[in-house]
Amino acid sequence: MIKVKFQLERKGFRLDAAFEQPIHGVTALFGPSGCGKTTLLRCMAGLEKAQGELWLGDQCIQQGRQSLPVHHRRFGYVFQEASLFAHLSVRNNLAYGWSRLSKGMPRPDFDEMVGWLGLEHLLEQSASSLSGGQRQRVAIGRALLTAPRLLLLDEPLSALDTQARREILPWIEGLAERAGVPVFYVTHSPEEVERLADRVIFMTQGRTTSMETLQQAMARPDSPLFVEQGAASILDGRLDAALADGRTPFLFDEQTLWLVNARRPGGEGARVRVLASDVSLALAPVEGISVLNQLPVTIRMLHQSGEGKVLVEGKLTGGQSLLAEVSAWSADKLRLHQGMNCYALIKAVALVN
Ligand SMILES: Nc1ncnc2c1ncn2[C@@H]1O[C@H](COP(=O)(O)OP(=O)(O)OP(=O)(O)O)[C@@H](O)[C@H]1O
Repeated sequence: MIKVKFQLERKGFRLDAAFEQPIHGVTALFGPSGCGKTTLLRCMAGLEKAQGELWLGDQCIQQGRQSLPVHHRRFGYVFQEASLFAHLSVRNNLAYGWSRLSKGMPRPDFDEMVGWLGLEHLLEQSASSLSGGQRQRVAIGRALLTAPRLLLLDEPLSALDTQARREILPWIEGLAERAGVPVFYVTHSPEEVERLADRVIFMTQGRTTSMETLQQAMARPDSPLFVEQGAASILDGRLDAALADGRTPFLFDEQTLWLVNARRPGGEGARVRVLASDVSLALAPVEGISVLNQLPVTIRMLHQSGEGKVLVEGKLTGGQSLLAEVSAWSADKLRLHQGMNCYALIKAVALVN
């Protein structure tokens, strides 16, 4: 477990953060600009002096007057804009912390990391010649090569254009799993949270307001993740090979969702996103319609979502949540109610990783 409790006062800003959670996978710190995400991350790294405590398992990193100095915490930190040594080659940037690891410390495999980050062909180039996306890959590689116990990523994609983001996202996915390092990932992009995170810590005005699994955060209609793009659900499963007709089966809880144009090889650990506005409900399976996917669902709860709309929170066979947005008129006509079994007609499914 990781236990965090920090208070810090600045003129016009107060940080009051507390959470305790398992220490594995990717945890997103999500909240609007200025709510204190970077400050919290810097407190964890020991770069800001805050009151409070930080425990990693049974090891005390900070409590009372006791505080491990930054370099003894063994946390990797990647900033919004990669701060590489411009005069050094990519190889020397990567090797900087790695070659200084003390004897007896676990030493990540240099060549494996380089291969995994796809940096082989860049090793002898100067860091100043790299694109933004390449720089961030080197910065992440450099941090991971110091065998950190935690990797702190502060909006690593925010300074990149769409193309560079597309290029780097696949490397960030599965980072925690492959490198065996838990990640804290600061972002204000719901898309990045949905794509990368296992857990989300929500922040507003300096306070951590809740800590939820991604599934929990996506299952509640008032989720802060939905403010801009509307309600959506994330389903975890695996992709099978695409069929000749262009459809790709996404398998989850012994059911199949059909995807069209899924440009990714099949495999475990896939995630799809379904917008609530792309889901309709029917009382029985419907024949003769173009919708590819129809899945049985049990209604857990109905929420009035304003403007004559009702957000229906459903449970799929196997327990994963699915949100559907229907008109209040339809909800009334179909007599939708808690515990009712019906069918979700899913118009479009987007593969997020
Ligand atoms: N070095 C500093 N000195 C004084 N105030 C600061 C400093 N850095 C940040 N602040 C203030 O502290 C508050 C929290 O800032 P912080 O950068 O942690 O927020 P954030 O959620 O990471 O924002 P963003 O998403 O825009 O990066 C803000 O009011 C900010 O103006």
